Amino acid sequence: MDHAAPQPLRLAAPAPLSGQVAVPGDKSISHRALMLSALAVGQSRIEGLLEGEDVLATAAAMRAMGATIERDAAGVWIVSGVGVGGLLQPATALDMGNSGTSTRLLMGLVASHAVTATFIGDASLSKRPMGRVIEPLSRMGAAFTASPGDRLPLMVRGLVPAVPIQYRLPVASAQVKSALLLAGLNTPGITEIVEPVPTRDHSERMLRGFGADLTVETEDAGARVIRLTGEAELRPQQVVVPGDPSSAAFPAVAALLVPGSEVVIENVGLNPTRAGLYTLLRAMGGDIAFENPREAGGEPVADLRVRASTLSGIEVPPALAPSMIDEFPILFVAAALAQGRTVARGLEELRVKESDRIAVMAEGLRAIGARVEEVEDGLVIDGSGGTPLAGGATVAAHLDHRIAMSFAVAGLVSRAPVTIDDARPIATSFPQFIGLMESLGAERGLDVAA
Ligand SMILES: O=C(O)C1=C[C@@H](OP(=O)(O)O)[C@@H](O)[C@H](O)C1
Ligand SMILES: C=C(OP(=O)(O)O)C(=O)O
Repeated sequence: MDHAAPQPLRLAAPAPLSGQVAVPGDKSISHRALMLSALAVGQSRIEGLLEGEDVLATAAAMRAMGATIERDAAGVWIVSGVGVGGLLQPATALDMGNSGTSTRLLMGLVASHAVTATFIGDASLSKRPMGRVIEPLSRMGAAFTASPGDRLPLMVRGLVPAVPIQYRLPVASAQVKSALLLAGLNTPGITEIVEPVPTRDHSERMLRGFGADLTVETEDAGARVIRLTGEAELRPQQVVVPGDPSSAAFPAVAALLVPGSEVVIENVGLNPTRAGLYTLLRAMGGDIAFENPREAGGEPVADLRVRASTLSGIEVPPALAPSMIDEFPILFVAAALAQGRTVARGLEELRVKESDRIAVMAEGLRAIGARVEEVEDGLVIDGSGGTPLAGGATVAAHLDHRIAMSFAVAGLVSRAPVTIDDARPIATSFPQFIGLMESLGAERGLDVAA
């Protein structure tokens, strides 16, 4: 993070939100675009890359392992790759900052290269479990020395040639799936991954786009079987990154909640493995129109027109959870203002994100006057029926960008201000968040340093 001191934040909505905005590039797709470009033979161009701290950590790591990565203009990056198998030994530890995606995917890449790399990260990342990738990557032949609990700092020694495996994912995790696919790229033979519950499929789409031999078969029970032929040669590409639906979720929910608002968010990625929140908000009564549906960079996109709506509580269908896994914090804010009860369960994974998002959201929402019951695997929320929350509290973000942005939105619909103790983590995924909200009519609390 750029600033040494915490940066408190308060937002208020003195009037309805209105205007047309664009959110930055998709974080998941940006990480993958940099990694695959760095492994292609020749020069790739990426347009719309997210220039957030998490993605910059991936860029720095790929540079440290030999790729040439340069910024040409805002969001436009040029990458000269080293070829699959061509990663070099990094001179120093790879600092992953706050980014779980960078860490787990790069552990996969290193696992099948002649590279030994040490991964370090911030206090949040250093608490997150890495055993889920260490276990299958060890089966492929990589060697690990990790901190207690399979956490960072950790060291990976790759094996060449690595051993192809068949692996059934024990947790619904696109990061684990992607780590194994990336390891499989430089592994002879076929790496096979069975995914009982489908998760975001950006890796599969982009690997194909870069010329890898990858097939996906859907079994009767809905499980996906992904097979990647290794020792692949990737061809450089022109990648166009769509706007991030996970970032768009914050202004979208803000527009639903602040009475009288109408907002257009342009160019939002709506890959079905990512768009669960929008399906759910519409089922709750949210007025969200998908305008100008089209394709960008092999992904479906549309402009979202969002109008303030009366929302009803809902039981979140478990099948939707993987397609909105990062959107639960902001959904909980929407639920706190809805009419009736929202039940969101089966969400154990939320406890191992940048913070324990179940506990932290329960505590923060209660502190600002919402009625919330925390259960082991989720939250039960009794909404206010549109009545503003009390507010008047300081909420700890726990180094979690999505917690910080969720409570900033909650502050727009609270009677007394909601203060976020530290907004710096927002820069990991959505550096323009505050400016974008201001352009829609939100105002920063006057007594909080800019
Ligand atoms: O693959 C990815 O880009 C991501 C996968 C998800 O994590 P898990 O794989 O841990 O569910 C998600 O929460 C994260 O923000 C990004
Ligand atoms: C969980 C997230 O990211 P990561 O796992 O990459 O830290 C997120 O962005 O909400």
